[in-house]
Amino acid sequence: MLALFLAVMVWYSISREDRYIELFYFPVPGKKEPCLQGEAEKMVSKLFGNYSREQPFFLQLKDYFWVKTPSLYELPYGTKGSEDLLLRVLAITSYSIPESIQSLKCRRCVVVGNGHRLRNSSLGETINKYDVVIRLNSAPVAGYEQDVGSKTTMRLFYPESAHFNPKVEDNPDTLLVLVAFKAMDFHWIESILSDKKRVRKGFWKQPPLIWDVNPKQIRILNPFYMEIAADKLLSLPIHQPHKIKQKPTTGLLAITLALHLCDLVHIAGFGYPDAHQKKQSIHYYEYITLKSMMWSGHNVSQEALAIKRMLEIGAVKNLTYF
Ligand SMILES: CC(=O)N[C@H]1[C@H]([C@H](O)[C@H](O)CO)O[C@](OP(=O)(O)OC[C@H]2O[C@@H](n3ccc(N)nc3=O)[C@H](O)[C@@H]2O)(C(=O)O)C[C@@H]1O
Ligand SMILES: CO[C@@H]1[C@H](O)[C@@H](O)[C@H](O[C@H]2[C@H](O)[C@@H](NC(C)=O)[C@H](OCc3ccccc3)O[C@@H]2CO)O[C@@H]1CO
Repeated sequence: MLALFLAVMVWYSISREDRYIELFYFPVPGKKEPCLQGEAEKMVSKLFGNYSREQPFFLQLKDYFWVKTPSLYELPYGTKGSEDLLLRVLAITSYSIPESIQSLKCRRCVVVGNGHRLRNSSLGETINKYDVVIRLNSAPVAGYEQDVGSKTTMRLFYPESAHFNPKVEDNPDTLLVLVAFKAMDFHWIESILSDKKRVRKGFWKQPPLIWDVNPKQIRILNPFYMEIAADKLLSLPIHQPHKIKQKPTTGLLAITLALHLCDLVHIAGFGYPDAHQKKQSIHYYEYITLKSMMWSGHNVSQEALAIKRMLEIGAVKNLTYF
């Protein structure tokens, strides 16, 4: 009996260990990751199916000048109904991908989630070594460099999540990528960049009214990536009559974008506490619990399954545990 019990224990720990290795990745310190061109793209068809890859990452003025193919959906999954506003925004922002990224033969990217798992991770140096570091919302780097690094190639945000002091948390060449959820989000960026009268109503949280950024840094994310994250990764209905509309988290959206932009995609700082861990902080930089997400319209269990699937098929690798 004892022998049988021991055999089962050994088998169990080996099978757990396999799973653990699959879901957790240790980069070799000081070494750049081996990068295989086109690797992520192969995974993209596995995860998202087949569709035209002609989609730009950022919205461009030329596509709204003579609206050739009008968008099928309204924000956040398309731009239907927001074209005139967008035209004004795109006239004062840019859409290009910096030459430093464009020219890379193989793009190694890391998406840094805001999760508490980054605290005391000492991953800062590792994160800084990637060609493209994608950060989210108002996640700070100042004072957290040891754990999260200091390089920020791109930061995805919406007005309510914009850092009030972007110059402190970003690099001078960081791309500030606006993810629009509603027409007011375009109004906000227009009023900031053109110094027009600020509108305070229509936001669920007060966004900055003065925002010290260079318009050249601003990009508008193509809502196509939100649509495929919602549809293909979470099977969410695009048209939702409910009061609280379900939508992907900014982190899942960023992973979706990275899988299209990069050849290698690693993630860090993803994963929420279990529902019973009511007092566990969710962020690495502030004490805030799962309760704060009650009205967020995110299904974190469904997202965890989507991320696990990506880890299992090797589409992404995880620098923190999951
Ligand atoms: C109260 C509230 O609305 N919180 C939302 C906040 C909030 O709006 C901003 O932080 C404001 O700066 O934003 C969100 O996300 P948040 O800013 O918390 O985190 C960014 C992304 O990191 C991943 N994450 C975060 C914490 C954690 N424990 N595990 C994780 O995997 C998620 O993928 C997440 O998207 C958001 O935009 O998605 C989702 C959160 O629900
Ligand atoms: C990626 O989504 C962002 C963030 O993670 C979400 O938490 C946030 O959700 C807010 C939601 O967008 C707001 N809805 C509208 C229509 O503005 C909602 O507003 C209050 C509310 C509450 C309950 C029922 C209806 C409306 O507030 C949510 C935050 O509590 O959206 C972010 C993108 O804007």
